[in-house]
Amino acid sequence: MNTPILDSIQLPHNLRDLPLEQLPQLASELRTFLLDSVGKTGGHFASNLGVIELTIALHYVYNTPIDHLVWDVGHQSYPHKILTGRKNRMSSIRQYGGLAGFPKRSESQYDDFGVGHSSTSIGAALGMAVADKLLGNDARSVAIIGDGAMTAGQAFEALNCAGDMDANLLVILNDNEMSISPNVGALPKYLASHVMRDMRGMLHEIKQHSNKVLDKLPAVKEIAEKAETKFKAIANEGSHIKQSLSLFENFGFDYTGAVNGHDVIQLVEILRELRNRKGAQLLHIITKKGHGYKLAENDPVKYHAIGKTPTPENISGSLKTENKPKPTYTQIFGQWLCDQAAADEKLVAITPAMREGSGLVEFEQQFPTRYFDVGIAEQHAITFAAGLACQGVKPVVAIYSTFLQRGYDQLLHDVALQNLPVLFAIDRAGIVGADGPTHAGAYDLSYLRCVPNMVIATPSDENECRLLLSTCYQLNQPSAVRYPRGSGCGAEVSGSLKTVELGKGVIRKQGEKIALVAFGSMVQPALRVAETLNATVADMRFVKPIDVDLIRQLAQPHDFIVCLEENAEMGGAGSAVLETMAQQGCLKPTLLCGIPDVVTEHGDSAKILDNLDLSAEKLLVKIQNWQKLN
Ligand SMILES: Cc1ncc(C[n+]2csc(CCOP(=O)(O)OP(=O)(O)O)c2C)c(N)n1
Ligand SMILES: CC(=O)[C@@H](O)[C@H](O)COP(=O)(O)O
Ligand SMILES: [Mg+2]
Repeated sequence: MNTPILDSIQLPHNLRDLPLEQLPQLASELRTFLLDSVGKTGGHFASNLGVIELTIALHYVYNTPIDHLVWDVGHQSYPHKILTGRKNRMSSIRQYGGLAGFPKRSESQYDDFGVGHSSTSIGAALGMAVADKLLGNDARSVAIIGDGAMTAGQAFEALNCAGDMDANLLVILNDNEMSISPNVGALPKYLASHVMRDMRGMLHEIKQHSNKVLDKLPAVKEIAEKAETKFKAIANEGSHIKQSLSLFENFGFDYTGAVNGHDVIQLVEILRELRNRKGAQLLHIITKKGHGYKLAENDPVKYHAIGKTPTPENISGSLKTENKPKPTYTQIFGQWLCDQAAADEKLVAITPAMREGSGLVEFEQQFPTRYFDVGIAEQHAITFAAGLACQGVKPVVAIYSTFLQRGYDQLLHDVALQNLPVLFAIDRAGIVGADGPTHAGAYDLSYLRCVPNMVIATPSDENECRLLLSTCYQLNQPSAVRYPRGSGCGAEVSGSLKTVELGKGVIRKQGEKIALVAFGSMVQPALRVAETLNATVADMRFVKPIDVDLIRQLAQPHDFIVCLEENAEMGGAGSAVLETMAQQGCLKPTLLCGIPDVVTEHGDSAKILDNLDLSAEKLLVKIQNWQKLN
């Protein structure tokens, strides 16, 4: 690959030594490198192509790592990683032991803030700006946030705070009109107003060209500023922006834009100016997701993230032999949702900006009026569901386990305390693989168990998933069905909407001495372990209400109890089993096998589970060693 300028950059100070006119060539080389590298490893793709010019301009103008760059979500941080000493390790990105897919403080001093969830950048950069001021540090703080991430309440909480504080902060709004799917809501419409874009762009250019002259002529400058105000008022006329040309100015920010985010030279000039300005600044740039790679430009949804290029080495055994891939839990859910919606016209589905990932594409096509993408707004998604449920509509909130953390108070205060029948379809529960700890669904059983009125179901295979979704949907109270990323054991799935008895588990294998009390994804490994140990295996189906009779029935004839779950051991399903045995007076020596109190790693899920002693092989050894001690 011919990338001589890129190859000359070890760290950002090398970049800052380049003449300005070489930056477009650098952008082109960086794009070539990125296409090749992510093409091989897989990973987040289109967003990275869209910020190449911006990343170069930022490191060119800002004195990184003294100055702070805070990337929102962080899925667009690959060009930043390449320019900050990690180019040679890009081949390891998102793999076990390799570079993380998101900025990570322990990975590099250039990664100012660990991230993965959206809409934290403005708050974090503001915190840094205020801290630097308190400590007397000469440093600048920049938050880089996408238009999708900007739809979240947390971003607005930070804007609200920053606009009324005397902090030097630059927020760069990277507007590509896309979240993972097309961005939704009133904000994108506002940002997309051509009147606003054109007028603001013109104003910026006029101001740029005349500022030096005007500074020397205060009276003329005053007239020019009055003209600008008038100009804004005219821009308002005929546009659907009735109150103000710039929302952000009303929040106390100086607004610059909208400018072309792919013109690296112009970006440098603007950033140089903004770096020296005091107070809260907002730069609105327009970019194209997937810029420079036609396939991604034309289908940014598909190219938001891409898989690894298959090679003989990385095609797993199962992939080689199987003709038809197993359906994922997401697909099982998506199919159930359509079937249940056909049977009940009161069903509506809500997603906080995860239509594709949560399996709602088909549902949106079949039931467009009953489909709600509320933007990256998990808190709102849940309160909105509560409101719908108050009126007798039956909401299903399709949400990743990790993102449900954002809506915890809403789940408790708005849904559970009022005992409203909202069904949470919790995807990506447990270890998620390449995205790593920020996206691990490791905590939902612990944080849901203590919520009153809540029913929690943990399907052990694809058919169970459908059965438990139907069961929970029929309830007149809040409920959650949590299932893992990817596919299960490939169980045959019935097309019916049959239900099972609430709060009752089933014995899958009868053995002796040891009872394996398994939840969800751990039932299959438990069955494998049980072959060698001649143990009993219970598929508990529900964490809440837990099957007290079954636990008593298991505890009495067995000498040892082993609880298995893909959730934090602390406060999780195993804790529920222990509590029940203690309360029922049938406590037996018990081993909890779940996710220990550590930050999990990124990489292949099977490898991570093995490291956590949750593979069948490691479980067997762990149980046998523990038995020897008891
Ligand atoms: C709290 C939270 N909810 C959902 C997501 C999933 N997610 C990751 S990127 C993304 C879209 C972000 O859009 P934008 O900020 O505009 O960046 P772009 O992808 O357009 O570059 C979403 C919804 C997340 N990371 N965090
Ligand atoms: C950055 C982000 O949060 C999403 O793009 C996430 O990586 C999607 O994860 P899945 O691949 O599990 O849908
Ligand atoms: Mg976007």
